[in-house]
This record gives sequence, structure tokens and C-alpha cells, in this order.
Amino acid sequence: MKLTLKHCKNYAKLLDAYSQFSPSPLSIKKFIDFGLNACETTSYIFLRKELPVRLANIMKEIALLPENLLRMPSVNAVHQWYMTSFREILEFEKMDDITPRNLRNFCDSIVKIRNRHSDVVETMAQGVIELKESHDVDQQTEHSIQYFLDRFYMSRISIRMLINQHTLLFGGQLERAPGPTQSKYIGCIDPHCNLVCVIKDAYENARFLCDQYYLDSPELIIEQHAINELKAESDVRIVYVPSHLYHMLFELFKNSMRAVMEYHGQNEQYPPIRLTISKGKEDVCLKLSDRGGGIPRSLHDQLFKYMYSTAPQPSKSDAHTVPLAGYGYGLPISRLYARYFHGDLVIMSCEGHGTDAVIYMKALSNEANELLPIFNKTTSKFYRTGY
Ligand SMILES: CS(=O)(=O)N1CCC(Oc2ccc(-c3c(C(=O)NC[C@H]4CC[C@H](C(=O)O)CC4)noc3-c3cc(Cl)c(O)cc3O)cc2)CC1
Repeated sequence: MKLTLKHCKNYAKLLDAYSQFSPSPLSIKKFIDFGLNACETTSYIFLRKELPVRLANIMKEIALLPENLLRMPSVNAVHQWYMTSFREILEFEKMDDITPRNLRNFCDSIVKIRNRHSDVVETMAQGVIELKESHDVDQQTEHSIQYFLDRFYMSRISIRMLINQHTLLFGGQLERAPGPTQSKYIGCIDPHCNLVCVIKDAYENARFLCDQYYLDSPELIIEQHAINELKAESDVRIVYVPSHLYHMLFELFKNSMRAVMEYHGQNEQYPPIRLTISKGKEDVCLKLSDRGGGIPRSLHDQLFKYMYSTAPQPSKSDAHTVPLAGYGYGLPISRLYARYFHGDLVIMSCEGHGTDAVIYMKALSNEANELLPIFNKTTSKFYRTGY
């Protein structure tokens, strides 16, 4: 649909209108309680407002990005995807009657939006590279980009969580096996997530890559400690989104394996990665400890940067020495997944020895609230002044 000037003015007004609302954070408990007695109409009425609110809040920040970045082809493409998705979802706010047809069209529409945005992370990374290759990037711009991308990817995690819950609960794609449903999940949430199962899955997949590249890999030793409930043989469980936890663990195992294999060279015996699971009253912690020689404290912040000011582009010729500065977004986005439900991901490295990486999660699902970026005057001020 061609956007006339009138349309653009209308959308600018709608963007302002929806960005005046703050996103409404949900806890894992609220997701579970709703999913146990799920009503599609209730979910539709909530989402047809909440999705445009969350889109509008982050779109206002996209508009505040440095001009040079906003003009990059890849960043412009992402901006267009957001405007198209915002326009499409608003169509449902205009509908008064709620019919099975409208509910089905809504489901189809949010699946289309999810698919449209599937390559946003890679496309934004390409936009940052386009900027670096065409402009000198000062420190203020780099800080603005770091600040924006943390908020932008957190917003994207939250929007995809809402879409996934609705489409998994009501999308009807999953053919239910006859008789009592086999799936214990509530949408993408596992109410009894066995941590050891997710840990072993992430470890085996990271180990496969490590074996392919280094022809060997460090072993994994797991210890579990939990107050009260843990009997000798049972595994620690938590109400969580296994795919989020897998993403974090896979990234951390890759980093530990790379450090250990690079630090110990052609050793016959590589020191194992030790993973400690602890469940307290407030926190569930997963600590990965490796003896990969660690990194200097001065480089800690580099690990979480989306943009490298100094590291050269890794040339194909020296592919065997994978630089500290990678070009993924694995670690910063893993930290966002941990923070999304009010947890955290912390790296503590001791140069000359090794690194501890700790994933903190909330033990109680009613405390695991979404952490959502909110557009307001303070946000705008940061983009203008940098603090
Ligand atoms: C942005 S990203 O998400 O895409 N990503 C971040 C991750 C990065 O890869 C890695 C991997 C491992 C390491 C690493 C080293 C290491 O490498 N030491 C040796 C260098 C010490 C400085 C030395 C120098 O002075 O430059 C040059 C050698 N030591 O300890 C770790 C380590 C890190 C994490 Cl986070 C961990 O969880 C476990 C670990 O053992 C660093 C970087 C790709 C990019």
C-alpha cells in the first residue's frame, strides 16, 4: 500500500499516541496463570494494544539514532519493517467485532510480523558495519549505539515472547495427540524445566563445534546444590523458557571451550569446565568455571560490545586465530535474555587462570517480571546528550 503524505502524518500521530503508553510487563507467573486457563479473545484484546505500544516505544528511539546510522541501508530496512508491522497490527484496533475470522487473521498477522523480523539482529549488525566502513565513529556515537541496541534487542525479545505465547496457545499449528495432551509446556514456558537437561543439550552442541574446529574438547562436570527441596537424586527445576536458557548456555560453553583449547594448546589433557547449579530462596544460579587463562580486566567491557572500535575485520587468511573481538552478538544478547526476566549474566575473569560466568535467574516465577525499555523524556535526553 503506497503511503501518501496524509498517511505518513497519520502514522506519525499514531506513533506519538502509542508511545505515550508504557509497555505493561508480565511475569512468568502471569504467563503461566493465563496459559492454564487461556482465552483467545482476552489475549487478542491485550495484544492488539500491547504490541503496537511496544513497537511504538522502540520506534521512537530508532528515530533518535544518529543520522549517519539511520541512513545506512540495512538500518533503514529494519526501520521500514517496524513501520510496516506497526501499521499492520493497528488494523485490528479499528475492528469492533471479535469474530473467529478476526482472531484467525490476527494470529496469521502476528506470525507474518514475526517472520518479517526474523533477521533483524544480523541486519542491524550489517548496518553497524556499514556505518564503520563509511564514517568515523566517535565515542559518543558508539555509546549511543550500545545503549540503543541493548534496549532494541530487549524490546525485540519481549515482542517475540508475546507473539510466541499467543501463537503457541491459539495458533493451532501443533496437532494435539489424541487423549491427554503430551505437552507440559505453557506456550514456550516449561513449568518444570530440568536445568541439567538444558545444560547437557547446550554443552553437547557446543562440544560438537569445538571437536570440529580443535579435534578435541574439555569435559563437563556438573554439581547441584539446593536448599531444602533437593533430594540426593532429583535435579533442580525452575519455571523458565528453556530456549532462552539454552541460548545463554550455548554461548558461554563456546567461549569457555575456545579459551581452554587456545590456552592449553596441543595438551593431551584439557582442564574440565565445572558447572555448579545452586537454588536458593531468591536466586537460581548456574556458574560455569573454566581454566582457560582468562582475560585482562581491561578487556571485560569489550566482551559485551556490539561494535568494535579497534579490532580489524578477521581476514580469511588468519581464520585459525579467532580474534577476541568476534563479530557475533552472542554474549550481549545472552545477557539480555538473562536480564529479560530480572536475572543477569556476569563474567568474572582472572587473567592467567580462567573465567567464571554466572547466569542468575529468579527462583520465584512471580518475581520473574519482564524488564522492558520505556521511551520517555530521559531516553530522548540520552540520545541528545549521551547521559
Ligand atoms: C561479542 S560476542 O558475543 O560476539 N563474543 C564475545 C566472546 C568472544 O569470544 C571470546 C571467547 C573466550 C574469551 C576468553 C579468553 C581469551 O580469549 N583469552 C585470551 C585472550 C586474552 C586477551 C588477549 C589480549 O590482550 O587481546 C588476547 C587473548 N579468556 O577467557 C575467556 C572467556 C570469556 C567468556 Cl565471555 C567466557 O564466558 C568464558 C571464557 O573463558 C574471550 C572472547 C567472541 C565475541
